[in-house]
This record gives sequence, C-alpha cells and structure tokens, in this order.
Amino acid sequence: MAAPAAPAEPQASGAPELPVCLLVLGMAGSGKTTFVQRLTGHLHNKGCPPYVINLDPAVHEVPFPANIDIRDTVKYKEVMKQYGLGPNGGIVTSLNLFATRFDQVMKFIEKAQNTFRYVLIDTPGQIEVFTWSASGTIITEALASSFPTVVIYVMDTSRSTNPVTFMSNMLYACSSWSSFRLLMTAFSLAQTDIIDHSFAVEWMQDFEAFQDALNQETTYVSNLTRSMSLVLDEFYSSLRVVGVSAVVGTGFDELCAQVTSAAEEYEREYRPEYERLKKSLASAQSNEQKEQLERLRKDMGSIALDPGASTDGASPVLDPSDLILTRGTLDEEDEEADSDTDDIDHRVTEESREEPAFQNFMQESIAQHWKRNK
Ligand SMILES: Nc1nc2c(ncn2[C@@H]2O[C@H](COP(=O)(O)OP(=O)(O)OP(=O)(O)O)[C@@H](O)[C@H]2O)c(=O)[nH]1
Repeated sequence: MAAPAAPAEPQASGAPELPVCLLVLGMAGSGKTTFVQRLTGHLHNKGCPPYVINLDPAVHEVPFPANIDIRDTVKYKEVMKQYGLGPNGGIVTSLNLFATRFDQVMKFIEKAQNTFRYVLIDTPGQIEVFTWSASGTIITEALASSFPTVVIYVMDTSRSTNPVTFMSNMLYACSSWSSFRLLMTAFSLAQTDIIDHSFAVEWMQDFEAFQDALNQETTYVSNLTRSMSLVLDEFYSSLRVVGVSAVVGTGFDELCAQVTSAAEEYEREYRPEYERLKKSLASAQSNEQKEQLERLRKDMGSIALDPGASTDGASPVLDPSDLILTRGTLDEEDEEADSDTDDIDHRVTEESREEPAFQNFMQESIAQHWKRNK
C-alpha cells in the first residue's frame, strides 16, 4: 500500500479538494500498465502518491503498488473453469463479478479521499471489455458521480505511423469518448522515445496534412479513412494531447498540468450537466413507476369483486386492496360475532401481517408488469 500523501488542499469554497480519477484506457499492448507504473513513480517523487486500482484480472504481475487489485477478489482462471469460458469471456465475467462489489471500492476511495489527490485505474488489455460492457459503465458512472473523472487514452505512437492504423486508434478513442460521454479525454501519446509524436498532433490539427499522408494509400480503406477524418474534427478539438515516454519518463509534468485543467473543466461543465441528467433520469423513472402502478390499479380494478355489490351507495364497490386488507369481510359486527373464544386477538395479529403481505403482493405484481412490458 502506498503511503498516504499530505491532505488535499481546501477548495475556494472551503471543502477539501476531491481526488481526480484517471481511467487509463488503450488498445491491447499500447503501454497502459507501463504508463500507470511510471505515473505512480512520478507522483511519488512529487510527494503526492496516488491511490492505485488494477482492474485487469488477467495480468501476470502488477508492476506498481496497487491499493486495490481485482485479482484479490476474482480468480480469473477459476472463473474460466467454472463457467467454461475462453480468455476474453473470463475477463468480461471477472470484471462483471467485480462490478457487483464496486460500491465497496467506492467506500475505500471515499475513505481515502482526503489523503490522495489522484486515483489511477488500470483497465484490462482489450479495450472493448471495458468500453462496451455493462461493468465498464457501472464502474465509470460510480466514479464520475462522486469524483472528477478523466479518461487517459494511451496510444502507442510507434505503431500508429500508418494513417489507416492511426485512424483505427482514433476511432477506438472516439468510441470510448462517446461511450463515457460525460468524461473529458486526455490523450497520451506513449512511447515517444521511439518516435516523436509531432506527426500525430499534426494529423489531428491539420486535415490536409492527414490527407497528404493518406494519398500514399490506394486501398478502399483509405477512402473510408478520409471520410472518417472529417467526422472526427469535433472529437480532436476536445482532446488534450500530451506526448509521454513511460520508459524514459518524459512528458509527465505536462500530463499532470493537463489533468488538472481537465478536472477543473469537469467540475465547471460536466458535473452540472451530469447532475441535470441524473435528475431528469430519476424523475422519468419515478413517472414511469407511477404510470405502471396506475395501470396495475386499473387492471386490478376491472376484476369483478362481488357480483352482488351495488353501486347505489348502500354497498360500495371494493377496491382490491380493501378486499385484501379486510379479507373479504367489511362487516365488523359479523366478524366479532364469529370471533374465537380464545385469548388471541386474531384481528390484530393477522392485520399486522396483512399490510406487509399486501406490499409484497403489490411489488410482485409491479415486477411482473414490468417484465411483461419489457
Ligand atoms: N519504448 C517504450 N516502450 C514502452 C513504453 N510504454 C510501454 N512500452 C512497452 O510496451 C509493451 C507493452 O506495455 P504494457 O504496459 O504491458 O501494455 P498494456 O497496454 O498494459 O498491455 P495489456 O494490458 O496487456 O494490453 C511493453 O513491452 C512495454 O515495455 C514507452 O513509453 N516506450
């Protein structure tokens, strides 16, 4: 476990500054783990060690001190055996199992929030396992609803010098961005010790430079890539691009500065929007529930309760709930006359059970209604 850092500085409002969650994504083998390792070391040297979480269940060795490691909770190989899965299915299922306990991880982070300024999260090798899975959404939404959360997309520059490969990488990045659309994406071009990242920055900023590079390609894919580059313009403009080398350790000061600026933007622009969406979702859900309940009441009201009952006021038509609460007998005197001679007051004991029973009945009916409607 990393030693705790100095307490977070208070914000202007007086509240302590929340740690920034950095979600490290990237294609398989792009350098995510090495990046997290180097960034952890960098932050240790700066006197603010991060809280580190490993979400890759299949990694052999974690080369950094992880505060929380998915492998302590879920045994990936056991999951594969037990469910008869291959390696990728095993990773997805392990992450799903872990996501069901993520509320506990959140409690750990919340406890540590005054002592750490950064929470680093290393994700599984296959990007789609996290980006396009329910567990990835659960984890990201849990983090983003409590802390400023920034996606760091690691792109291996040395493997992206071909414009078509570069575009594939950009599409992955863009799909992560749209999947977690409330998050800022900081972009790290790793492995800049092998090749300078300026070509990639130029391709993002200058459409014609990218077209020139594409002109060398004559395949169908190059035409598709050309069209794609037009679409990605808005995405490029939202990126904060930093070149780093996780091996040499260059670029990390700039990366931290960009993360701070992204976290500020998150608080300023994304959080209010996030809160607004959360509220409108909650109110839509509650309206939906009300409608379901109303429909259920109507359905149940159409059941003939008592063929002999009249609607002239002398004998009111019963609501199904009345029927259950009175067990079909409204005439209290009759009931008293029929009452047992023992000491137990059956009305009190049974009525005390009836309300929970009715509530259970209503909940079950609503659940069945939901199922049917789905
Ligand atoms: N030269 C150089 N090599 C790097 C850099 N970052 C990572 N590597 C190398 O790239 C390879 C893959 O790095 P990892 O950190 O394992 O990549 P990963 O994305 O975590 O891999 P998976 O999680 O298995 O998909 C390793 O051999 C690293 O040493 C870098 O900045 N420079």
